[in-house]
Amino acid sequence: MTVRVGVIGVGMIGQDHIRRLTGVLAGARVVAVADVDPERARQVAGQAIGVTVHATGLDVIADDDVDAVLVASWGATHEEYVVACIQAGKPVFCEKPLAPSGEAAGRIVDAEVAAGRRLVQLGFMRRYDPGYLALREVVAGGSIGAALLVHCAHRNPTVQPHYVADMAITDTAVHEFDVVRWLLDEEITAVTVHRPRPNRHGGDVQDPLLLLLETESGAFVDLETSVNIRYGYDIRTEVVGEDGTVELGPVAPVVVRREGIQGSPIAADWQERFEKAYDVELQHWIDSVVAGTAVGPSTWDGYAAAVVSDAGLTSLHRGGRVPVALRDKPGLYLKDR
Ligand SMILES: NC(=O)c1ccc[n+]([C@@H]2O[C@H](COP(=O)([O-])OP(=O)(O)OC[C@H]3O[C@@H](n4cnc5c(N)ncnc54)[C@H](O)[C@@H]3O)[C@@H](O)[C@H]2O)c1
Ligand SMILES: O[C@H]1[C@H](O)[C@@H](O)[C@H](O)[C@@H](O)[C@H]1O
Repeated sequence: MTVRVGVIGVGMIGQDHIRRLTGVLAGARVVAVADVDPERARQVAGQAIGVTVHATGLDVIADDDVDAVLVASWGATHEEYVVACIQAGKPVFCEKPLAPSGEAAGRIVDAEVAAGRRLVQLGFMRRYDPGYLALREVVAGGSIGAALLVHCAHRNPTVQPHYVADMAITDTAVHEFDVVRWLLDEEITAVTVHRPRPNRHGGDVQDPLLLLLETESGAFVDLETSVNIRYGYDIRTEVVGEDGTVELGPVAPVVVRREGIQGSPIAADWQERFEKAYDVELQHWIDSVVAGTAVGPSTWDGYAAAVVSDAGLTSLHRGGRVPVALRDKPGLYLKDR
């Protein structure tokens, strides 16, 4: 079976996913697209044969020729599309964040629980990155003892013009909210956000931020978000246990020495840093659509991360330590992790 995919939102990552669905992965074909920028949708569709351009994302979902939907529009628009896919019974891959607030994400949980089956895979691609997978294996294996601390840095060279202040939490730090839950296999219980001296490149975006997360077991996580760091795209995670530590290794396969300097290349952007992870996550999605069972990061994971984002935004704007309160986990998600 070839899965016929409709794509909603054909900006940077939408186009990147179309490229991999079309030329890199097996078992899928892009048959329809839509974007609020119709000219962009036409241009993207024009690069392939047999791709229908729809006026709206909802038209993509309603298209009988579309078996499954990939949502890559801005975060605040995801809820409408993901809920429509669930109600239409169509599998959906939704880019992170599931939604920018816990309330909106909770409505998606409600829709999926009402449908009685998982239809959503969320784009928390770090769970497919070989480095993060190896990190998790060491933590779960117990050789470094119980995790006590996690040190994280999430650095972007620059961000897009539509990136507004709150997105440092809802769009950037949200990756760590998910990856910490997944690495330590426990929920985040409180967030405190500190605002260091601002980067002169930051404009209206308070940058950098320093977040302190607390988890159920009492582990502490410090997270730096820097989204104007200029020098490259740099993602760091180190887990400190009772008997040792484990951290992501260098990404570059080589070290170069010349003109008195030793160094290795740094990824330019998220596409380069996580290319392999995006390939694996999307192949996983296609295979799951064929198998008829959604797998991978779930609506619940998106909801949990969104509730942590809520706490982070409250702390960013009002200051102080903000507890995270999740609702009870529905039975639909109990066997995930
Ligand atoms: N997993 C990752 O590492 C990763 C990387 C990049 C982006 N993302 C996520 O993907 C999403 C898109 O990000 P991007 O960087 O591609 O942004 P982008 O601005 O390059 O592209 C978004 C596209 O969606 C379109 N759009 C906006 N609202 C729409 C709507 N209501 N209906 C249809 N189209 C709409 C825009 O016109 C634009 O073409 C965001 O949620 C972002 O967080 C995830
Ligand atoms: O949408 C992007 C993407 O999720 C990247 O992985 C992240 O590093 C950026 O901060 C974010 O803006």
